[in-house]
Amino acid sequence: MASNASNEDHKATKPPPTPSPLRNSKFFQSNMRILVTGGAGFIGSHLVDKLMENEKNEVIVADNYFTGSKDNLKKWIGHPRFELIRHDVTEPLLIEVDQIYHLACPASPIFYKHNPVKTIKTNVIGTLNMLGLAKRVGARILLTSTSEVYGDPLVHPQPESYWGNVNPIGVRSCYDEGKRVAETLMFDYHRQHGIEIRIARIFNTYGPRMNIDDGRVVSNFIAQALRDEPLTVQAPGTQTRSFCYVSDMVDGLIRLMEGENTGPINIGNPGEFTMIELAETVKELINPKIEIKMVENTPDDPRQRKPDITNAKKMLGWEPKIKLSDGLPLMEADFRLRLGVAKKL
Ligand SMILES: NC(=O)c1ccc[n+]([C@@H]2O[C@H](COP(=O)([O-])OP(=O)(O)OC[C@H]3O[C@@H](n4cnc5c(N)ncnc54)[C@H](O)[C@@H]3O)[C@@H](O)[C@H]2O)c1
Ligand SMILES: O=C(O)[C@H]1O[C@H](OP(=O)(O)OP(=O)(O)OC[C@H]2O[C@@H](n3ccc(=O)[nH]c3=O)[C@H](O)[C@@H]2O)[C@H](O)[C@@H](O)[C@@H]1O
Repeated sequence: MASNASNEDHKATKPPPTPSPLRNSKFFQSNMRILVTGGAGFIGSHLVDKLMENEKNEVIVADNYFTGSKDNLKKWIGHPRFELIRHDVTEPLLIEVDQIYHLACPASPIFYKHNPVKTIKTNVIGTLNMLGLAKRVGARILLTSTSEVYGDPLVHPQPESYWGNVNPIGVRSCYDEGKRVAETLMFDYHRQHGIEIRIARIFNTYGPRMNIDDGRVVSNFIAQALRDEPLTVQAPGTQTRSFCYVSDMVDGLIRLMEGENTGPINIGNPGEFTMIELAETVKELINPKIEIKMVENTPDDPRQRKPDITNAKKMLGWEPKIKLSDGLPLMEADFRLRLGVAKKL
């Protein structure tokens, strides 16, 4: 598998840079100072919640609020171990940290296609800046890459060793090619400068706190069902995705950061559903009277997607615990609260 190979074949040619003096400091000895870029977003804010549970962690979030919001972090604002910085990762950031979880990037296709040049700058210049920071202070850095690096995959399910089938000039390229370059940069900094890197290839993740009008399929269907609007299945509806609940994802990311493997490692739930099946499930759960409407799809939509998580099981001792049928009601409850739609008894 590529992940095995990654650690062996991509050995750094230089020893890692000396870690930040912070690690040896008398006062901060027991503390890990952690930067989460994109920490005001969906996955980032759940990750922050988990990291803040550990009293030895100090957490700094850097976010430009393009798709995230301060609201997602409101319970931490003012906490002595927490700091929030309005910052765009396409600009350099000069701070002292021990670990960097680099999530900053719009993730929903409607948002990443909105300003594609900015998306590619975020992926390339943003990752370069965070690697520069990691190099300067000797921090370990984890990149949240994506299953979109496999493009419209011709191998199913997708192992990390699969190089993908990606359109380099399509409307999704700013995101999938952007993440591929970000992965390349991570490995080049690792080999050339000895930076400690981790790469997670995340597969579709869902859960509370997703933007209600985020445009991704699970949030769309739940919001539509609660608003008594038809569920919009994009044609043909037989395309598949594998949905991972956000707490499982956060657990996988922290294990990867704390472990010894660089990755890339797939983190996702292998349960695979067609979009028609997903619509039927949401309909059944929330509103059996709702209509399911077939609408036009967007270019280059991957036709199938399912992670091979053999490596995550073996190397991280990780596998998802929450089935889609258990995760959807948790997300429904959150959306009901935010939309002010009570459950009919
Ligand atoms: N959710 C998924 O299904 C999924 C799947 C694969 C990969 N990922 C990756 O995980 C990460 C988080 O995804 P998410 O679902 O939480 O998305 P999200 O859109 O909710 O969060 C992204 C965050 O990054 C911030 N951001 C965007 N551009 C920025 C910039 N230039 N500078 C600083 N901050 C910036 C946004 O404001 C937001 O808070 C992304 O890197 C995404 O590519 C997510
Ligand atoms: O997991 C991943 O790697 C990637 O998955 C998603 O990209 P995508 O799978 O295209 O996400 P959605 O927009 O949720 O679409 C999933 C499927 O649902 C369909 N869809 C979407 C919206 C809708 O209303 N109806 C509908 O049928 C789409 O055509 C697509 O086939 C994320 O948005 C990316 O950030 C992420 O990197």
